Amino acid sequence: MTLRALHDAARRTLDPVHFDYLAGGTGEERVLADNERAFDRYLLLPRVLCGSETRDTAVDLPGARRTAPVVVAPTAFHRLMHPDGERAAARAAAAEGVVLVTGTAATTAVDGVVEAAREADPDPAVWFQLYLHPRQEVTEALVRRAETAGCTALVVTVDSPVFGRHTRDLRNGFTDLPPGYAAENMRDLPGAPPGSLIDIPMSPALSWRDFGETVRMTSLPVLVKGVLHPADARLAVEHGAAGVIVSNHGGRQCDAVPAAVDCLPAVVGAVADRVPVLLDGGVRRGSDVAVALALGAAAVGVGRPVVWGLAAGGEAGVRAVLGALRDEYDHTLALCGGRRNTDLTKDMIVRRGETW
Ligand SMILES: Cc1cc2nc3c(=O)[nH]c(=O)nc-3n(C[C@H](O)[C@H](O)[C@H](O)COP(=O)(O)O)c2cc1C
Ligand SMILES: O=C(O)C(=O)c1ccccc1
Repeated sequence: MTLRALHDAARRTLDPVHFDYLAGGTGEERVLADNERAFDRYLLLPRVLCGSETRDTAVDLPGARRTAPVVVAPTAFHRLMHPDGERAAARAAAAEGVVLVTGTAATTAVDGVVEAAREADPDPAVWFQLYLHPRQEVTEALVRRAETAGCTALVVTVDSPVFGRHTRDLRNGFTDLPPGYAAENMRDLPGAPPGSLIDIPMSPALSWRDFGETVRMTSLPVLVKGVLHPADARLAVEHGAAGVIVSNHGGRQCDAVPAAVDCLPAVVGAVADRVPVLLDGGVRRGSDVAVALALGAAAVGVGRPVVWGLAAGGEAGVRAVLGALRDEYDHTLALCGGRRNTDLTKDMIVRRGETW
């Protein structure tokens, strides 16, 4: 099954309101469209007669040595998309040997997600995406929950000082989880009413000091997700980040920012000599993975396509998405004369229409 076919199957399967939640962006959805389109402007310049019969696509990431430079980006509310929800995605990612990032807004608690991943791989890599809570004791309770569950890294999302205004959700009146579903990680936290979207408060008053305090409250590596400005990438490293994820939240926060891949080179230039730089937003083909790696990313995150697979076919559907991306990436690496990820280098990138 191609990713396009899985997308179409997800659209046929899902309640249209839930499909809109998954597919949509903010504003006029300019950034949403640009994230994908931007990849068309980067072309690969293959090297020849330097490959090998087999390729090694393994990658070392914080708290994880994995088989492919692909990470399942955190996406909320999986049980709305398929009855097996986060557990199916976790089993699939573990079986494919890639990192899964489960989030604060998951509809399955983090211990259940790690338990499901262990069904496929006794030593999986599950990272926990954290929205810093304005009350530090709530943040700390979430961190302990992730540690106890067995997560191997934390991912602090910093591009959401306020909720994104998702245009389709506002039109559809989809502003919270329906009855019967909850943000399960928010249950039984100090002074917190459980489970609804408003229990995941965001705050524009959070600062790098709050981030630094989060780094100090755990021995897990902590990545920062949602950096576009190279100065913020430097601040992240200065405050103890173990990695930086270049992301505009899949076009769901500010509708006037650059495509994620266009922000990658400057962030790589600022910090990639110190910490791994990851990218998410618009990755839809194996060649997109190759372009991001050639531009200096250690790995890429994939958001919506994983959920297309989940909605279309549960665990098998997610495996189909991850397997297709891995296979296409390996094929592209071979076509570019590469043996391993680091053989993709910046001199192998040209911009469409530009010569040198
Ligand atoms: C339905 C949906 C829910 C998301 N939920 C979260 C979330 O809870 N936390 C977070 O940090 N990012 C969240 N994201 C952003 C993704 O982690 C990622 O940045 C984005 O989807 C990447 O773009 P892509 O969908 O083009 O691959 C969400 C994205 C989508 C589409
Ligand atoms: O939908 C999103 O993009 C998202 O990040 C989110 C945040 C909090 C609750 C639910 C989803």
